[in-house]
Amino acid sequence: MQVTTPSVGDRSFQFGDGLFSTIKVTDGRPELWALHQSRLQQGVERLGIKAPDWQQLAILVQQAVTAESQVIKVVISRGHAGRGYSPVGVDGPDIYISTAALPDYQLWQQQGIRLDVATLQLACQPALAGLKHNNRLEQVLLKQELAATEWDDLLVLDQLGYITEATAANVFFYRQQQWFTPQLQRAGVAGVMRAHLMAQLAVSEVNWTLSELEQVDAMFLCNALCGVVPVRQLQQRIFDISAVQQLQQELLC
Ligand SMILES: C=C(O[C@@H]1C=C(C(=O)O)C=C[C@H]1N)C(=O)O
Ligand SMILES: Cc1ncc(COP(=O)(O)O)c(C=O)c1O
Repeated sequence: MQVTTPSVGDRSFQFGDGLFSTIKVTDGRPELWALHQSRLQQGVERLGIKAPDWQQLAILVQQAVTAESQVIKVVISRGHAGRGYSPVGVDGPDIYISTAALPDYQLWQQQGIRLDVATLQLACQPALAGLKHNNRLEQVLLKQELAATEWDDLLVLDQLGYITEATAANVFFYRQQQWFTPQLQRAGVAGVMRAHLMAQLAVSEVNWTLSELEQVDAMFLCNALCGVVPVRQLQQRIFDISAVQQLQQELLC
């Protein structure tokens, strides 16, 4: 394992052959690191990538912290090699750690956001479902679609028409005083914030089409950076965000 700068032969650069995680730093500490590491571990196991030294990686992540509040991005590449898709004989893994400023989500967290439904649908690929792998062209195209609109984010379906997530966040629904979130067996990223919330709330994983939302009372998006963000509007439907605001308060306790 080496922490390096990408070479042209890097397989994450060449083919997206790797995984990443985007970590929020609060009070100088990486938040939810155990959940980030767990997802990375599942990822290297499912992709057949040689595991890094996890203790050393945790130390390197902490050493990368340069501010009380920031973003740290960890990339695990299978490694670098010559031409061709085959991973046989690849020397790796290669680790890349970078930092960035934490975006300000306060307005979204307080007032909620407005969603449309994306036109682009996620490919169904169970072998990759749930992983935060480096093949993010679908999200690039979704952000390109979003940029052409006045909406804050897009609710994204998979190609079978099941609600999966947003462009860069997971989604939760509140119906008859119960929480639900999409099952991610075909597509989507199993977020660490999703896992963190599912460890604290009773949440049912569902395969819902858009018609199921007619019965939904509230919705929110979540990821490791923005936390819980209420949805105040989905297309023409206006939602009461008080149930999500109550959850936000409960999570602070
Ligand atoms: C792509 C990265 O992180 C993901 C993207 C966003 C975003 O576009 O808002 C936020 C967190 C992650 N889901 C990255 O390069 O860090
Ligand atoms: C496509 C996608 N789905 C879901 C998530 C949520 O993941 P996490 O909670 O690990 O930030 C992210 C961002 O990280 C993402 O890019």
